[in-house]
Amino acid sequence: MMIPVIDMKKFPGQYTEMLRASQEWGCFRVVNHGIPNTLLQEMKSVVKSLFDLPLEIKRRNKDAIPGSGYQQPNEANPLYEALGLYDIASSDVVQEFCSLLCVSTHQRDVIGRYARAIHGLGMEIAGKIGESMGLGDAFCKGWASQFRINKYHFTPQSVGTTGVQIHTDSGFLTILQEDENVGGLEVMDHDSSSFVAVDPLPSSLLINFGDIATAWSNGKICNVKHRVQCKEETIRFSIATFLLGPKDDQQVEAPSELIDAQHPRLFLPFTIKDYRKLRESKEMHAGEALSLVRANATVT
Ligand SMILES: O=C(O)CCC(=O)C(=O)O
Ligand SMILES: [Fe+2]
Repeated sequence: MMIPVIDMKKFPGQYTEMLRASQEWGCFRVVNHGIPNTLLQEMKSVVKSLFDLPLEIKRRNKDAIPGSGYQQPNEANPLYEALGLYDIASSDVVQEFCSLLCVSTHQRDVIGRYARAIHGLGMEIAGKIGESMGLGDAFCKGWASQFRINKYHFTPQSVGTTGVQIHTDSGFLTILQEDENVGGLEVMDHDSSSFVAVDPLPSSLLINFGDIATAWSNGKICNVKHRVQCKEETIRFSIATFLLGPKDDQQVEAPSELIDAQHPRLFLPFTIKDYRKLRESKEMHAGEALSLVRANATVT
């Protein structure tokens, strides 16, 4: 079984397939997405070198929102290391990240170009999802993107274990540039609840929908469950951009066009910040926290 592939050059012809994929799978691959393969490769090599920086430099990458900064391998998660920033839509934030890590002029240039291109692609895909539902593409204007680069140090002992536990992403959509050489990512097939391996497809990008997409779409879009399995003793890199949703005090709320007598409002309005807090405090990382913001639920 293969996850759907959406050709970004073939719109409007792909709207139906894009909507179907977001509802049935909660994920799809995009090809012809407009980000040159050279930029993907340049970014990948910059990412590798950032992890080679001395620990005291990496530690300068502090959290702007919980979990957005440097994550050092620790006892609970000895194989995993991450750097990141919030918000990739702000060139000032991107520049500050580069300055803190003392990157070279070339690396700064690559990170800046990647940031603009990947945030732009996230907005374009979100806009097309809106279009595919007849809502236009303006609803996601001003949304923020969190950015995270991941390094997995898979050891002989970790082969056969899970590198990233089963979870959904909390935001609206995630663009994942996977390791083109090392597989291991698996998504859950909604119908059978079985995991399907997502093998890397060079120069494509993977789109995953998260909890906010489910709430915003009044339950139409599937928040895909996924995990990373360790298949071999190796180093694996991935680059994730999370288009989160409305900023600050703005609330996540399904547009009125999606609500009618047959489709009553399923979720209470909530802010991203409150929702993320709820997910963390209840340790509900696989979409369960949505049940706590159901219109008919009482949050305890
Ligand atoms: O590393 C990957 O391929 C997936 C990472 C992931 O699911 C995440 O960062 O949310
Ligand atoms: Fe994820």
